[in-house]
Amino acid sequence: MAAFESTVVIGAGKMGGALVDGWITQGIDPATIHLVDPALAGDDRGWSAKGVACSADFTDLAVSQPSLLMLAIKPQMMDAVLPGLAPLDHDGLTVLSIAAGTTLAALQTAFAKARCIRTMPNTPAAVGAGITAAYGPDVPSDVKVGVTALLEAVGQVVWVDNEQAMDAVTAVSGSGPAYVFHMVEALADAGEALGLPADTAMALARQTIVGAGQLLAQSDETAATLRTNVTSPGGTTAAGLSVLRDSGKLSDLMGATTRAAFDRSVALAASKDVPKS
Ligand SMILES: NC(=O)C1=CN([C@@H]2O[C@H](COP(=O)(O)OP(=O)(O)OC[C@H]3O[C@@H](n4cnc5c(N)ncnc54)[C@H](O)[C@@H]3O)[C@@H](O)[C@H]2O)C=CC1
Ligand SMILES: O=C(O)[C@@H]1CCC=N1
Repeated sequence: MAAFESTVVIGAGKMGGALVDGWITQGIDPATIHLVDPALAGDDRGWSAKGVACSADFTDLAVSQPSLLMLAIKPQMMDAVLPGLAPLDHDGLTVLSIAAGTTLAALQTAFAKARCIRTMPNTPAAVGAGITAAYGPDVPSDVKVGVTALLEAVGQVVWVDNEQAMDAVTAVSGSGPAYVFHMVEALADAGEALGLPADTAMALARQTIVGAGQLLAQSDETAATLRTNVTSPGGTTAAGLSVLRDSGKLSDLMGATTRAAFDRSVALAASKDVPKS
């Protein structure tokens, strides 16, 4: 598949690492990827064995003019880290940030010569089932094609045409996997409360979400039709949905949940506060 000649990734944590793993799985040559993360100093987390060059500091890199720079550090670290990366800025560079709440203007200020793109992936990228939204209004179409191909290696890609949409995307699909995982926890707890052993309740809840997700992925039907297919008139599902859906409680909760995440994304862009963990 199409790839950038050399890629430097700043931050080899959960999301940056998942993307790089996905790229390698999809056939991108690991020798073109250089990971920079101070946490790799003592333990390279198996990256060298995969053929990826690792270093604790970008000044140790064998490549001085990468074609792609992916920023995968916490948003709260950007101000401290970006100025130090200035030597990597050059005309042929594409900068791809995956950080929540880091604006395109902030990226473009730090990398004046490069083409900058703000993206929001999600962790299902680790199994090739992610979705990434991207925003980069001034990026030439050939760069857009290359970045799309790279991101499609780990799932679907949508480009958005206004930056506020990135805060909404973050609230829906960036954070969304956590809402679904919490639903597994809540469904398992509910099964336990109804008398099931904990491990049985968790197995049922987990496979129900996995199975429903796979059905959704493989079916041409809408989510509404798939829901209706489960719901026998006067049956158990109708009784359950009368609480979950007909009361509007889940819609209200999902609205409040995504609003809180959206507001946090906006606040991260505006504030320089410290991480909570
Ligand atoms: N975890 C998720 O589901 C998603 C995360 N993101 C974004 O991805 C970014 C990273 O998040 P996670 O991977 O979850 O965090 P993480 O904490 O797992 O990874 C961050 C990595 O950055 C490293 N790091 C710290 N200082 C550094 C420096 N000066 N140079 C290079 N690396 C440095 C840390 O050692 C750590 O390995 C964040 O900006 C987040 O908003 C975006 C979409 C989804
Ligand atoms: O929680 C966060 O801030 C990041 C962005 C979306 C998912 N994880």
